[in-house]
Amino acid sequence: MPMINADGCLLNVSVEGRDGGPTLMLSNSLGSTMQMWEPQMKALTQVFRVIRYDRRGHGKSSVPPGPYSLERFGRDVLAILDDLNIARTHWCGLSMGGMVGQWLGANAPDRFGKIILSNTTCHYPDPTRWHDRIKAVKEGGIAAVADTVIAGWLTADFREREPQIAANMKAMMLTTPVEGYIACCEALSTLDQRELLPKIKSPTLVIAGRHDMSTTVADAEFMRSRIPGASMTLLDAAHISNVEQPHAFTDAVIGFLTQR
Ligand SMILES: O=C(O)CC1=CCC(=O)O1
Repeated sequence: MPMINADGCLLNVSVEGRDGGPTLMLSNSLGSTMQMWEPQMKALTQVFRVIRYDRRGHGKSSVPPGPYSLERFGRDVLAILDDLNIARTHWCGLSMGGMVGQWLGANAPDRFGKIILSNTTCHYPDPTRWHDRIKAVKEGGIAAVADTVIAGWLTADFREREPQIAANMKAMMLTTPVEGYIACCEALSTLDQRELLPKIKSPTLVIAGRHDMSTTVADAEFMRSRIPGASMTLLDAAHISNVEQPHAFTDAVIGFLTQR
């Protein structure tokens, strides 16, 4: 796996899949790594050359001092594409990955074919939840918030049905460096990309989880209504819908990206 330098930050990047196929870049959520895309990888790599990476402050990427910003996250992605000599790619980002996708769609339109924004929002009107989370993590580490966050990631039904998957997701979250997690929460506390949405000209699919309390169906509907020509798919899932509904999620992604 290459480590790619983005303005001094080493980003852990993986490239797999069909040589010569269309390129698809996947972008993870807060507190996860590129591993979150495992349920999709077998199917996606048969169609696409798939690029995954760990966002700065996460996984095996380095953890420069924060706070970070959506622009910084977007420029990290452009550094990866430049390093790999990739002129244009499709994009699928979940939660923070979808926020980065909004920034890229508006600020680097020539680099993106189709864009998928899953379980995400463009704006947090009240930063309190992020201030509270930062305080809790500073005092008690990621473990202090892990169970609450997991309850938002996956429905209670799913956690009961698939306890091992829920445990794996929690274990992944607990590996997140505290400084990286906090620096990302700081970026989220000021998130307001409402004015970027009409600037996104790529064909865009918004995916929402019917039971997602973190980034709601109303948040998704707002984005769909502001992005020219965007469509929306609703899944029977909470926040991490690609894990809770792996087949429906994968079908939605491949269906949208391969339709003419
Ligand atoms: O961590 C959460 O509670 C949900 C979330 C918001 C942005 C993100 O990436 O995950």
